[in-house]
Amino acid sequence: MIIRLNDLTKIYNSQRILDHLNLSFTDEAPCCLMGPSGSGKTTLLRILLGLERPDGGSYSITGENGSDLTGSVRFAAVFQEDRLCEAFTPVENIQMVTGRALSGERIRGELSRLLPPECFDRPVWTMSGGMKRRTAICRAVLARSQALLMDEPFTGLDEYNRRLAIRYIREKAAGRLLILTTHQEEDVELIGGRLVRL
Ligand SMILES: Nc1ncnc2c1ncn2[C@@H]1O[C@H](COP(=O)(O)OP(=O)(O)OP(=O)(O)O)[C@@H](O)[C@H]1O
Repeated sequence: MIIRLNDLTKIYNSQRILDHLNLSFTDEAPCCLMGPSGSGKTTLLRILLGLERPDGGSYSITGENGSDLTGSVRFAAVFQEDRLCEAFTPVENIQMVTGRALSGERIRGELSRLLPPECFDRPVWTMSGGMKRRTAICRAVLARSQALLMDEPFTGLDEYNRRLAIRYIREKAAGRLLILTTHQEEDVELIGGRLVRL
């Protein structure tokens, strides 16, 4: 799968945030999107998710056999905010996106890659910021999707957990298109990715 941006432009308050952007993202390796704060990384991900409309240009998504997949690709995302249901447990938050596709046992097995078992069944509001972040990552990778968009997924993670999360994402995103924004160049190598600068 390949996502191509064709002169993609986004304007907020007469300011050109994305200005005739031409880039491509493939599923051959994770794409690490880097750029200064305010350069439009989140805006670009929101456009791909259909949450914003471009003011100019377009993007297309093409499948392996050349088929046009624009508009029909299933995305999963980690937003800058965790967007978890705070009154529910990590297991329940994940069940909300997986439905019956995964058993509780399987979800617990996946969570144990990133979190200690004592957090699995307590409300998210009782958890630390880093624990919430890891739950949001786990939820995104377990949702049925062909493409994963992650906006600064490692925010709030200590070094040990950041490396754990990178290894987990790298493994789980295999075969899917992954675009991940980061401010740390080191992440590109750790995740085995391709650096794309905005
Ligand atoms: N809904 C909006 N209305 C007006 N301006 C917006 C809106 N969303 C984003 N912007 C502006 O667009 C610019 C790009 O924002 P964006 O969040 O895409 O940057 P970013 O590269 O993700 O930054 P960071 O690395 O700090 O997360 C910023 O100047 C921001 O203020």
